[in-house]
Amino acid sequence: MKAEMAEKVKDFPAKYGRVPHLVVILVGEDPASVSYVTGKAKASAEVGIRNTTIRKPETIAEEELLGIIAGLNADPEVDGILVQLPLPKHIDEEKVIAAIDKAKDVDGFHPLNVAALWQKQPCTLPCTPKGIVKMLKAAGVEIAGKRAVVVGRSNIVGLPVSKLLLDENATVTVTHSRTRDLGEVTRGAEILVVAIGRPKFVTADMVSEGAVVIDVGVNRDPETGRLCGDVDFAAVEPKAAVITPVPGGVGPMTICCLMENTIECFLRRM
Ligand SMILES: Nc1nc2c(c(=O)[nH]1)N[C@@H](CN(C=O)c1ccc(C(=O)N[C@@H](CCC(=O)O)C(=O)O)cc1)CN2
Repeated sequence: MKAEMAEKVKDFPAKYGRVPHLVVILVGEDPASVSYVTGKAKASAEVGIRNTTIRKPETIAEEELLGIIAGLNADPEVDGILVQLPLPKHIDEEKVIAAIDKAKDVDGFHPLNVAALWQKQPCTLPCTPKGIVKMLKAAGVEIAGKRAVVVGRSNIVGLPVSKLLLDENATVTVTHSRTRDLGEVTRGAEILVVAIGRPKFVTADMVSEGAVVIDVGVNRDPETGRLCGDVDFAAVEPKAAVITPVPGGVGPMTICCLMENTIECFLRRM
């Protein structure tokens, strides 16, 4: 994807006078967020997208953050604005996301983009769910008619990926921490998407032979301190038809889709 996008962006200066410009705002020093923002800058460089990362201290006032976003909304040279989540507790995340110009919302988190997704209207799709469906298709997984189970109901992943799978004509069940007999439900999955945020939460007995398993989690294994997903990969991989690893699966795909969304927002503005 990155090579294809780089090829396309190469022609933009001649065609449009400039390349797409993505601005990422990072509040605080959370090591995971710092690493994701660095990944976004690196991918931007690979694709030929201009990247500006604005770093602000944990103590920034909500008003100051809203002021920065207002300035970026008004800047004709900015095509995409992304506020790295989570934000510190004293800042209202929903207010900040809603302050981003919908046309520059490369995350697809703005309420108008969310509404458009649920009404099947043209919109910017959230990066992780978009990447998951792209990966399924690229791997040749037939989605239509399949029983898909999504573990997790977050606004960022669980709910939007459920909607995208429904739009692909899967029969979708959304489960969460209060679902009774979760293993009973996940064993019925032909496609299992896990986004619950708990290391190695899905064990081999919760997965049926031949299932397609998508692991969205990025956690630290409490025993080894190494990165791991929400799925016990070593135990589940022998049963799965295909499975995404952590690291190296959904995370990098999320960043690729962010690059794609930035290019789409740029082209809509040209
Ligand atoms: N504004 C946003 N904030 C957050 C989002 C988002 O989509 N928009 N999603 C997550 C974090 N995230 C993107 O920002 C993200 C998570 C993981 C990865 C990734 O590449 N992970 C690597 C491992 C990286 C590591 O070494 O820690 C992998 O899985 O291979 C990219 C992006 C929450 N916030």
